[in-house]
Amino acid sequence: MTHEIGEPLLRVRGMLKMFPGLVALDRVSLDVHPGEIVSVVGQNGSGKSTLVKILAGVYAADGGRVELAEGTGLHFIHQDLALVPELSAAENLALMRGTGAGGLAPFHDRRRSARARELVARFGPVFDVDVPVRTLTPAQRAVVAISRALDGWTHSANVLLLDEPTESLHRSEVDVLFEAVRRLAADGTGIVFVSHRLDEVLGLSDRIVVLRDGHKVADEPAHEVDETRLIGFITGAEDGATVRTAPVVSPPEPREERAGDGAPASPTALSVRGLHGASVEGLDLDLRPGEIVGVAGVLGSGREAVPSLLYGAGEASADIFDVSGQPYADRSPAASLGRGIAFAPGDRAHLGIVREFTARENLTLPQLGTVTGGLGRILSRRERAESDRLLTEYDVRPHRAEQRISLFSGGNQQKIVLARALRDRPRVLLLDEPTQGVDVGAKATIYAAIGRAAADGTAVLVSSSDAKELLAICDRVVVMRDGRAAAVLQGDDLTEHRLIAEGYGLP
Ligand SMILES: Nc1ncnc2c1ncn2[C@@H]1O[C@H](COP(=O)(O)OP(=O)(O)OP(=O)(O)O)[C@@H](O)[C@H]1O
Repeated sequence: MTHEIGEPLLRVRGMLKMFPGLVALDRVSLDVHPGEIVSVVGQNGSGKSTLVKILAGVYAADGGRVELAEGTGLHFIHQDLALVPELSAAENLALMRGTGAGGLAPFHDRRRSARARELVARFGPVFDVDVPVRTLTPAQRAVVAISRALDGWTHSANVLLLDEPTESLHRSEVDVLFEAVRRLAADGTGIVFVSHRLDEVLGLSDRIVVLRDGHKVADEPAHEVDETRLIGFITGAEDGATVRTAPVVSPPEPREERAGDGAPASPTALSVRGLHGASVEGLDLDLRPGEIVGVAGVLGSGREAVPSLLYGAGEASADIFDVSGQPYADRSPAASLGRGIAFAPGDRAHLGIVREFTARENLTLPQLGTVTGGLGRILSRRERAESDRLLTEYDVRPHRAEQRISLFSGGNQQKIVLARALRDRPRVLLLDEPTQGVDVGAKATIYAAIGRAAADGTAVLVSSSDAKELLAICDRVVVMRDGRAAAVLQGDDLTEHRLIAEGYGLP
């Protein structure tokens, strides 16, 4: 369905944005009509976030203009949803209206709660708006974020921009979010949806805009685009341009089945009993060398806390915690590194990188603590060659080892964090959302690198909200619910349906 009726609500013309030595957006134009859902896709670093940031007023453009039809409001939902987890939906909504400050103390303000219920009701069944949003399902949180983005505005017309909002949502939660988005579109709101998830893009959009290296290379009705053609636009294969993706490596072959669960075929690389900490409430887990074990579960199930707790990065207790058969009591990130345990966090902005350091320094980071003397000692030719090799292997763009990491796009930062964790072939590799926000080419590279690490004997743990990812690379998957392992799936039981059903506790 296309809604190109009347004038566009949002008209972007000749948008130009330059960073030192780089044109992030090269005269990009874009229209969004009332009721139209326009997706913007492109590889890591293609300019999507730069476009959103200019529209949000975070960056000033170097050229071009943005026009909004009279009376149109522009609203944003960013990837992290920007909710305060300890506050309720009602309080989060009040904060945005500016009525929250000073008024937060009375937790149950009736009018505030009634208003919040009214707002969320526009998007489906009403839920408890007075409990902390961290206890809501991710889909309910997304509804709070949408309600907040649109609340308090008196515009006669609206455009809503969603910047990778589904990254940590399960399939069924994505459906709830999309239902809300479709309702808004049906009421005449223009939607801009930025995402790496091509199946979602193809399922949701009326029109698809593709950016490549800062250029708009396609702007097509969605019904004229299939996945192959879309990947062609994204990578450059469609119009004969040089394909500059990472060498596309197929995901590892389906992994051969191991000995039945509970029968330790080989000594464990890591063994834990009764792990407690954060949202984990008593987890037993064995990781054997060469094995890739997935951890699934909805947000809040404990899934997201498992890798960091095993790494010693949070307060945790355990009845037994052994690494290669040896008790490991005084756990800390530094001690874990010393024992050959590596960790690539999902929240790279806070945990994975040192923002002030260059890409090269971040790639060599784990070793920094052990080197005495100044940075000069580390700047050996070998280190430079090594970081160059990793930037090429993981297709980090731009290929600038000496650029501050914070100036790379999100997906490219993620590639650097992964490259670092995988570089030293650790004994145990703990990964949280390893391909979140990463483009199609790099995903294949990362899966191949994980497969190689396992083939070399590394025990790998992958916590992920992406069921397809777990199915593609894992030998078995632990499904978390309420802080515990609700099920362990392997062999024929390891299906997308079972993963989701166990995650929700459905029959
Ligand atoms: N503040 C900055 N200074 C210098 N370069 C920047 C800055 N912000 C972004 N860039 C560069 O501009 C280009 C576009 O980045 P942008 O974040 O828009 O990409 P993206 O398409 O959103 O990527 P991703 O999918 O990884 O989020 C990248 O090469 C990035 O390194």
